[in-house]
Parts: sequence; structure tokens; C-alpha cells
Amino acid sequence: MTTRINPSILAADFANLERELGRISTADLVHVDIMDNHFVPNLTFGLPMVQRLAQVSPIPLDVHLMIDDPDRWGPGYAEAGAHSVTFHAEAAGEPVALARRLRHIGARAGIALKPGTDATPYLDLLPEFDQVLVMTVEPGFGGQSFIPETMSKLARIADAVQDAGLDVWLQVDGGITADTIGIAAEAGANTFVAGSAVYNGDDPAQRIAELRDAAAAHPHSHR
Ligand SMILES: O=C(CO)[C@@H](O)[C@H](O)COP(=O)(O)O
Repeated sequence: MTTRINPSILAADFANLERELGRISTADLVHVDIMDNHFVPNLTFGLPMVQRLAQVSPIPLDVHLMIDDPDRWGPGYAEAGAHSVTFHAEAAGEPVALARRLRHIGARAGIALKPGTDATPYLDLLPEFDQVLVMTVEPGFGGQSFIPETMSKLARIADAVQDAGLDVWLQVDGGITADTIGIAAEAGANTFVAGSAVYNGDDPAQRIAELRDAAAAHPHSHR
């Protein structure tokens, strides 16, 4: 299994972002949380910041839009050079049209589901997406505890991806640590977002290596 570790710069030092990106250069992608204080009760960065991050980052950008009206704003992030742009199912008006637009611009298209959102309406749409993000906390803040009840949904999506013979990355985000990453890996995740677990320490590269090892020790048992 390919394991991807995507540190979230939500937990980084915002006054030194270029340095903070350099400290995670052994990761696969850098996860960039865009929050608008409407879709979630928190506010982070917008397009100008992502344009600059794309210029200086040693690894590609994995943009997670926690915003209203991603149909309007999402394509700009793809044009800014994001490797992937993930929008929320709960916020999108026309998710398939938006995913096609993102792909047309050249980004991978991702759809995110909040912990309480049922995956059923999206299972038939999986070929339209390059990745599915199963939120393992309520979106909005770093440092929350992993919600294990989200794992049955992840496993269902993993089964659907496998049954359809698709190469859709399955991402989890929220409360991912060396203790929880194995649970998500066993349920079918292959792409892991971690903020506090990477940046709350002296050596982010070491934390990335530990997370990678912990995920690899718990392979997904395809049923
Ligand atoms: O999207 C979010 C929060 O809404 C995340 O990307 C957080 O940044 C994850 O932080 P940790 O739970 O790993 O501290």
C-alpha cells in the first residue's frame, strides 16, 4: 500500500511558514486548510496565501476548502497550482461539475465528508473524484480527538473504491496520531493528514517517519 503523510500547516508557526514547509519536506503533500468563518467557525488563509505557498513549498499542496460556495472559489485554488483541491459535499452546489472543472484545470479533485454526512449519495460518483476525505473530527480546529465512529463510513467507501476498481485516494483528517493512524489504515485510508502530531514537537521529520511506520504496520485487509 502506498502511504501518504500530509502534515497540516494549521499547526505550524504562521510567522515562519516558509521555514515550516522546509521542516516537512519528507512528507508527501502539505495540507492547507482554507476556512472562511462561515462553513466552519474559524478563519485561516485565502487565495493570495496559497499562491505564495505554491511558489515556495518543497512539496505539492493539498488544499482543503472548508468554505461556503466552493463552486465559485475552488477553481482559483487549482489555478494557483494546488496539486489537489478538496471541497465539502455539504457546501457544494454541483459537486460533479466542480470536480470536472478542477480536473480540467489540472488539479486532483477531492470531496470531503463531515463526520455526520452519509456516504451513500456519493458512492456512485466516485469515478468523478481523485480522493475522498473522511473527516475524523468536526472540521474547524486542530488538536481535536479522533472520532472512531467515522471508520465504518471509511470502510464502506474503501469497499466501493475496490469493487469499482478505482484509484481514488482515501484521506482521513483530524486527531491522526501514531496511536490512531493504524485504526484508519486498517479501515482503508492511505492518505493521512496530521497537524498537531507533526508540528507539536522538536522534529517534524521524525514524527512523519513514525506516522508512516505506524500506518504501514496496520495494512488494510481487503475483504
Ligand atoms: O481540517 C482540519 C481541522 O478542521 C485539520 O486539517 C486539522 O489541521 C488537523 O489537525 P490535528 O487534528 O491533526 O491537530
